[in-house]
Amino acid sequence: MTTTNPTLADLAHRATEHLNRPAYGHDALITCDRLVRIFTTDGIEVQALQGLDLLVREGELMALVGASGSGKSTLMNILAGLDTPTAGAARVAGHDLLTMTAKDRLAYRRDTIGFVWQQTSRNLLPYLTAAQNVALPMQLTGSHGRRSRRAHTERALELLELLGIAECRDRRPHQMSGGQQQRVAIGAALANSPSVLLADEPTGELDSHTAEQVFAAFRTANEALGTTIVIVTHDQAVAGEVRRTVAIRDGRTSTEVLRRSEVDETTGHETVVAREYAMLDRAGRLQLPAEYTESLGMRDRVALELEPDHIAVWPDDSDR
Ligand SMILES: Nc1ncnc2c1ncn2[C@@H]1O[C@H](COP(=O)(O)OP(=O)(O)OP(=O)(O)O)[C@@H](O)[C@H]1O
Repeated sequence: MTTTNPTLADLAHRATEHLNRPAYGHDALITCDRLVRIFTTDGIEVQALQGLDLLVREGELMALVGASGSGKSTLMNILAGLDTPTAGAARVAGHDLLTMTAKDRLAYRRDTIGFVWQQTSRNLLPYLTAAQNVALPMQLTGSHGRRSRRAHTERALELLELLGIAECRDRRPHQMSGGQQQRVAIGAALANSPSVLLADEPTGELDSHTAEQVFAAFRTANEALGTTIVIVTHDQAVAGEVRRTVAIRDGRTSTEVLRRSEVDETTGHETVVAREYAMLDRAGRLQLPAEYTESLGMRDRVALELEPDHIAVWPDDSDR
């Protein structure tokens, strides 16, 4: 029998249960909680992020996709510490991105985050060799002197080796292909062992074969070094290679595709199974994919029914 009038002890118990519940994103490396970014130009407001929720666990390799203008770059700039949110919360590896001081922000950009941009020319200094480009971030943070310089060069060469471009060590960017330059850029971004590697369209300027090699370098970094990696991409092939792809729509995370391998017990064949999920926010809001709602002509109001193991959503039938 259920009690409709809870005792004082029941209420106290409920209150402590609520307090003991882990906070949203407590075990995530990246937590975005109702993140808002509003740009105002000439008195016109653009809401680039409209309450975006995103959790990324340590060690994940994930892709962010979305139409042009959906807010991907805005989110990446915030995570990179280059821009500050208007409201909401954002934490990366224990750093609060809203309350960081200018000094903390500099240290955060140098030590916690690695960044790879789309334009190959933006990632590397043209007058340095590949090995020097990778060693540079270490020299900017670490101690100087002959011994540490040798250690930096050694680590730079190790990273070039790991990323499959050891032969480029003495070449300057213009002596390398676009794909090799991007792999050197990954090496430079990994130089200071960041907690998170962010990449905004890193294969955007490359043909599909080269893009594949660059993506393989991200995968190697993720598997060999355990670095958490978030890649913004338009490239369906890249999005299909990762276990988790999160789609952003109108400044919010809308759907998520998770892929897992399944091995057929009789044939031993491995197949990748993909399943699409929608994000349910803490207020219970859910964004249905446009192609689903459009195909059933759903708009404004829908009918809901709670079933034992799912919730059914029907087109509005109130005027029948
Ligand atoms: N600095 C800015 N000032 C004003 N508006 C901006 C600024 N940066 C972005 N926006 C606007 O915010 C919205 C989101 O832009 P954002 O660049 O984050 O989208 P995106 O998903 O990265 O697009 P794309 O795939 O084309 O790079 C757009 O409407 C854009 O015009």
